[in-house]
Amino acid sequence: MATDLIVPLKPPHAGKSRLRGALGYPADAECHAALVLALASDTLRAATAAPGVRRVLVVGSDPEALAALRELGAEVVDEQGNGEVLGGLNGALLVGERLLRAADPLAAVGALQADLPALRPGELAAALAEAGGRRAFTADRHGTGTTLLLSGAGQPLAPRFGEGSASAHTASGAVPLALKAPSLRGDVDTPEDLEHARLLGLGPSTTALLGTACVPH
Ligand SMILES: Nc1nc2c(ncn2[C@@H]2O[C@H](COP(=O)(O)OP(=O)(O)OP(=O)(O)O)[C@@H](O)[C@H]2O)c(=O)[nH]1
Ligand SMILES: C=C(OP(=O)(O)O)C(=O)O
Repeated sequence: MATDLIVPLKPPHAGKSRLRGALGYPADAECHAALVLALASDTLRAATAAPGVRRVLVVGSDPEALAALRELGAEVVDEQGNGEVLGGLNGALLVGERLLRAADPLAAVGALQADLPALRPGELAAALAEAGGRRAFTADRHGTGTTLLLSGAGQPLAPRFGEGSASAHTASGAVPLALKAPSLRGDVDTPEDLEHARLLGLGPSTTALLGTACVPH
């Protein structure tokens, strides 16, 4: 069964605060927002190309970022635009889940972080295949966070993202997937994470951005 993915995106100027100035890239607000948007663009390019993925829905509140990501073929929704503001990352995921389940109550719904710039479509597809319709997740490379959470078909996603989410997802009965999938586990929170993703092979948006000068304002 194909999976519908929600990709949550905090406004790029506010998100990924620990990345400011990473790899020598300017810490200026606009330069930083461009870097965060590039990470999301590479994530979405891979997610929309992955076999087994049916819909990719970005949930966020920054109109410019949502417009840019729509250009890449993702669906987008304003997390504050439907009169239901649940707040925070898990709240945004619930907004997305409701929309996807309204369209197909039996959908297998997943949440994919927007900071996976080295993501390979084949590794995402392999994770969906290993999950096989179970509620399951991939922990990040450190083993503490979560990069992908999948629901069982027609079952609630019940996201518990946040500090220590890998333990929280295990405690809530989600199956930790065993596949290696380094690109799927390589989320980028810190400069060290970005260097790790660079060694795995960054997608075209992040590669291009880091190769050009951003002039701080
Ligand atoms: N829509 C939405 N997405 C969020 C929100 N908070 C975090 N996210 C997204 O959730 C994913 C994981 O978030 P974190 O890694 O905690 O990101 P962050 O808050 O941008 O990073 P830090 O500033 O380093 O804590 C990323 O894709 C974020 O863009 C939120 O309030 N709303
Ligand atoms: C919110 C999370 O992301 P991060 O660890 O990247 O902050 C999480 O892993 O649950």
